[in-house]
Amino acid sequence: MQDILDEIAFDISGMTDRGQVADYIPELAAVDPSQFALSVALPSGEVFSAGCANQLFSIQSISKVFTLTMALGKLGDSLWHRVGREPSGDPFNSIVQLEHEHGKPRNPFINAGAIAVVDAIMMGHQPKELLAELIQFIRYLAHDNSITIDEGVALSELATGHRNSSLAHFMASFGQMEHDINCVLGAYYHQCAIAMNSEQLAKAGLFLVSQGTNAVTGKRIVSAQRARRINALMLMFGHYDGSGEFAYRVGLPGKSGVGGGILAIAPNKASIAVWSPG
Ligand SMILES: NC(=O)CC[C@H](N)C(=O)O
Repeated sequence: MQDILDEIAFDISGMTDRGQVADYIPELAAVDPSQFALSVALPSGEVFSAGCANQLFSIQSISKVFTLTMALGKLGDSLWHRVGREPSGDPFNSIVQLEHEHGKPRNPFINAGAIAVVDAIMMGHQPKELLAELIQFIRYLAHDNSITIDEGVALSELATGHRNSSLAHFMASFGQMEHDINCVLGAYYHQCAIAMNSEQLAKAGLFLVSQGTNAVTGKRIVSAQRARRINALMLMFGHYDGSGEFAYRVGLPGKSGVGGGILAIAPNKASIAVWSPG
């Protein structure tokens, strides 16, 4: 395994086109695109890594897997009154379908859907309380108490998040928002600004590898059926309008983030986290 990962890291190091960093969030625009990290966590507890696997990065939309898991735990199937579970085929921050679909987002991974999920799990609490619960949950999943939020990234997005504000206000115009919009958006930006390294992220995904149980800690996180369903959603729309292409080329449930990370699950085999900012 280590040889394979080293070979991949070597191949990547020779590539000249490293893509482009997300430039609409100023803090992310400043990240060096030449960095690369890859970690593979196995149910046996072994973790193999290559590249800068200790470097923290902004997990951004990968966090939506964790909030979705929390939301299903709190609300069960009634979550689906708030968001759909169909691919959107549109970019992550698109607003167009909302108009025709009465302010109900297609799925929990597009921005509108993720904002609706935050609104649904806030349940009258303060953003801080919700975020504390989310961080605790992710620390529990990754078995690592050092995971925190990068406040600078959250504030950077808060200052420039006109598109997400539009999505939230548009949903509110259909009566689809229960809480104060600024509170929901504040929580959403902080959720996206969670900083993790590839090793922590790969470990946090382990519960989706072994039928809902983290095989390393022995803790059941969700039922086998729910783990299978979360994987199904990741496969169908974890990469928004690029989901078909990702499924075709990679063939694994995955969730991307504009920080350049991807979490991919090989059921019964491994949880894989990769980071390449561009
Ligand atoms: N795809 C993403 O990672 C988008 C998340 C980002 N925080 C946004 O709301 O625009």
